[in-house]
Amino acid sequence: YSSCLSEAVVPLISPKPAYFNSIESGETEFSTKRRMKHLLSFQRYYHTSRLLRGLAPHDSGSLYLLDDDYLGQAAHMLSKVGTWNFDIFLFDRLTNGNSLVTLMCHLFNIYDLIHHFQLDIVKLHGFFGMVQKDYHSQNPYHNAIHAADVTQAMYCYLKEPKLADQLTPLDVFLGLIAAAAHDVDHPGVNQPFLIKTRHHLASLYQNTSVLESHHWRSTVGMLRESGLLAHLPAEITRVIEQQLGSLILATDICRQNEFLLTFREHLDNQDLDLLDASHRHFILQIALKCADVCNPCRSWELSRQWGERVCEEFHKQGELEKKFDLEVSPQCDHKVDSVPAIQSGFISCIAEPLFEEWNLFTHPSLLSQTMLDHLDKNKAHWIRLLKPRTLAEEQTYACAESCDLWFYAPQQNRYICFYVLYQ
Ligand SMILES: Nc1ncnc2c1ncn2[C@@H]1O[C@@H]2COP(=O)(O)O[C@H]2[C@H]1O
Repeated sequence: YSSCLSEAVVPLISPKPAYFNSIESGETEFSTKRRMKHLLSFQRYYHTSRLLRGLAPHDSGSLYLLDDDYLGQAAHMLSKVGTWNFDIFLFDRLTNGNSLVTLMCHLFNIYDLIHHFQLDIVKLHGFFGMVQKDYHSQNPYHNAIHAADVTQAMYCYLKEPKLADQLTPLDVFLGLIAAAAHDVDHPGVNQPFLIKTRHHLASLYQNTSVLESHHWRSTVGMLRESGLLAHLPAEITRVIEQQLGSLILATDICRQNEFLLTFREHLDNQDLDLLDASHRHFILQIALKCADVCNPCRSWELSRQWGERVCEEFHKQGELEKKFDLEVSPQCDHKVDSVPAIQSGFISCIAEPLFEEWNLFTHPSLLSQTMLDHLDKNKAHWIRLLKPRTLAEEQTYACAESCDLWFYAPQQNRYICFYVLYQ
């Protein structure tokens, strides 16, 4: 990873997203400038190195082959963007890999944010395009489709009757941008990996919320580079940047307990007042956290794909760790940590406690009920797929079914609280 730090200015040649066809003239000058910057991005390093090795960028070639049928179907899907069974994988195929840009443009239109904030549409497209492109398409899980999935879920949560009427245009603007950019330039490995390999980002952010800080600072860099907010007073821009930080940093899974406890306390005391901006901000943080880990609450077919993808990414990290003689991280050994075991553990220990509280907050909510129903069915499905190999594993799986907080870590041969896996 240290090679990602190359300071050399190498112009990057990239295909134009199909979505940009209509604003082609505005894009050329803008993207040339863009190509010369952002060299600290993992993603740009990847494109550069492919280019230097004579390989065509991943998504070139097919961009202009889409026929109107596909775009028509994508447009039809957008008319149902607020439904929980929205198939983001299909939408991504129909938009030829431009799901995030297409979705963001649509949602900004729905909320009339372009008009409200007097946004320049070329700069807006430019910003969304940069964000989408800085996701790593080679990551099985942390890629632009995940960002689009989280954004679509965030939209569903913003529409919840408990919340919708209280939100200001600024809340919606922040919620959507934070969702779209919350994992930008994710390298496909976790924080412990960056710490043990002494990655420069780990020392830059002092081993704390390393990835989330990078996602936030990258977002701020792209916002500034796009000039999207240049017409707004400096104080407003400063507030927007800070609040985006506070939202994106809340997605650090190590802080799950902290947020859950505060959320529970508010619900017990019934003291959330959504007329209070700080309380709305807290709920936006919780909504983003829910959106970030909502994949086990989707229907089985969608949920299964996310579960397999996230485990594939964990296992790829494990392979890398083995290759470089590093200790294999929890959940990353494909020989030990099976997909059903990881999934049932994640649902019991992270998803269920969070969505139970969210259900209390949004009550009465058809969406929350639907999500809890899916969660229940998906957990049962994963548990049926478990194939215990040892007595200890058998006990684990029995435990996973009956207990919400504990998880068996085979490598350490002990039960640990699931949250600890992320510390
Ligand atoms: N289906 C899942 N199974 C296991 N872990 C998950 C799943 N979905 C999300 N996660 C974890 O939750 C974390 C949320 O923050 P990250 O995106 O950094 O990394 C994510 C994964 O580590």
